[in-house]
Amino acid sequence: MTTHPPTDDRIATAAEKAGVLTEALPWLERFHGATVVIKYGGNAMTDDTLKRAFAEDMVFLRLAGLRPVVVHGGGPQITTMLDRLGMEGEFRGGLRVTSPDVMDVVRMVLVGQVGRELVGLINQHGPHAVGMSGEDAHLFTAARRGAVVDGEEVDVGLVGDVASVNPEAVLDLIGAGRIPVVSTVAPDADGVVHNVNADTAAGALAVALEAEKLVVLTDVEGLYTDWPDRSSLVPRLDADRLERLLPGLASGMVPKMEACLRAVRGGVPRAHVIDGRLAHSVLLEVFTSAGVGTMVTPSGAATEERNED
Ligand SMILES: Nc1ncnc2c1ncn2[C@@H]1O[C@H](COP(=O)(O)OP(=O)(O)O)[C@@H](O)[C@H]1O
Ligand SMILES: CC(=O)N[C@@H](CCC(=O)OP(=O)(O)O)C(=O)O
Repeated sequence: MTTHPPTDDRIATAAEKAGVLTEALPWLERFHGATVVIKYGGNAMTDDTLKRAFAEDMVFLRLAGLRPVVVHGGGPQITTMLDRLGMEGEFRGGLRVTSPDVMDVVRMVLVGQVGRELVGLINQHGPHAVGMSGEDAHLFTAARRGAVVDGEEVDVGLVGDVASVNPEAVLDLIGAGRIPVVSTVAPDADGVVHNVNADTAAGALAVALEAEKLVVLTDVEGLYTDWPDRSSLVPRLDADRLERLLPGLASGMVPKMEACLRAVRGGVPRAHVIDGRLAHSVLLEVFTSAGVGTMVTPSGAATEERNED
């Protein structure tokens, strides 16, 4: 015989569920039609359950009326492949030293492996995702850059910053209701393909698309002012404060926080660094009033509520 929980419990459970759904309503209204650039990386990219949850979140955003654009990383996957091939992998100032041979592996892994897998996971829910790289339709033009080590600029080979973005192909895809999944290799002005840090590319793309939000997933809760002191997590800071903190940050956080700064300085109203270890952290960020992680706002942005104007 089936037993039902006492009526009071059922009412309480139903009220809780309804509360979660109605809490999302103002954010559904506010972000309807908004472009959101999500940098996918960290643990969310290596754990199978988290990978599936991320793909679900992208489909959820799309079906809720937003326009998600995914920019993915893949540093650990590149390192694994270099090891398998018996090749040296070295980072200087947070950037991979990229010889022409390493560049071949970077391109093969980002475009051919990581990008493909993510497109496949999203497309288990329908024909949503289309993969592309900075090489497609002039999406990114790279400009060779060095890394800064102990205050000195050093050469790291075929590593690029994003010199310009031509967002037309991405706009075509989102206009057609697709979810672009972008791998961050890009030609320079002479057509030589460069390795671009994925955080950097996501920040530049968010500006070019005039996105409503940039969301960067990582493997910590957010930005700590005094890393690794867990009590120094910052829920919210403005661009001026971030600019002052940047020189003191350790290498992993630097490209992420630079990307957030570039985004809000370039007109994106909100940039977030969130914990990719938490399943569905993107949905929590977009659709709850509390949000998660660290939110960067333009300088002088006012109120204290986490997800509010
Ligand atoms: N101030 C800081 N706040 C948060 N994390 C920091 C900070 N400084 C350094 N880190 C490190 O940066 C790492 C995130 O960078 P990275 O490993 O490159 O991330 P991902 O793989 O997500 O791209 C964190 O796991 C943490 O170890
Ligand atoms: C120049 C440079 O360092 N490029 C990165 C590109 C991938 C990336 O950014 O991946 P994550 O976001 O997972 O770190 C690399 O070769 O690892």
